Amino acid sequence: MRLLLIHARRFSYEVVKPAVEEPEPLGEAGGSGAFENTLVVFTSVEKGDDESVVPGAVSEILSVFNQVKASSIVVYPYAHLSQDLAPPFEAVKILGRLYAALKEAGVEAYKAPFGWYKAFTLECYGHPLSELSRSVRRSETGAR
Ligand SMILES: C[C@@H](O)[C@H](N)C(=O)N[C@H]1[C@@H](O)[C@H](n2cnc3c(N)ncnc32)O[C@@H]1CO
Repeated sequence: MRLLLIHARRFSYEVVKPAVEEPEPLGEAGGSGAFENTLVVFTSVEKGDDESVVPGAVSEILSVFNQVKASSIVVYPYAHLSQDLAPPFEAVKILGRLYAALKEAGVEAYKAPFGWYKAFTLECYGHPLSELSRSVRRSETGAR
């Protein structure tokens, strides 16, 4: 799993059109979202990733979230951080688990809809921790 973490003064997105056969239904957010002082987590699920990547990803994300003192997290499905992407039906499952685990951790977390071309506006703070990338591997033992 590849993560690009951007601490944004402002971030907003809007779906444009489906990008896969079965895009994720647009929830109550209605296909758009706008956030302030948020940690945007652009996330590519890679071939071979399974649920065991989630705990490592959560700990990386929460460590940055607490350091930059963001007020929320947006999990943003993003198919451009790896040459070795997992297929959509696997990726959507793991992204859903990541989102659920962040909410279970008690932070204000949101998720952009999966499987859509989206327009977005991103205003990065530009401080030293406002642009970070992480790579998370599945745990060999498969431990959760
Ligand atoms: C396109 C660009 O504007 C938009 N932002 C986009 O990337 N859309 C992606 C993800 O939402 C999702 N998707 C498919 N496979 C994956 C994967 N392995 N990991 C994460 N997301 C995936 O399906 C869309 C098409 O690849």
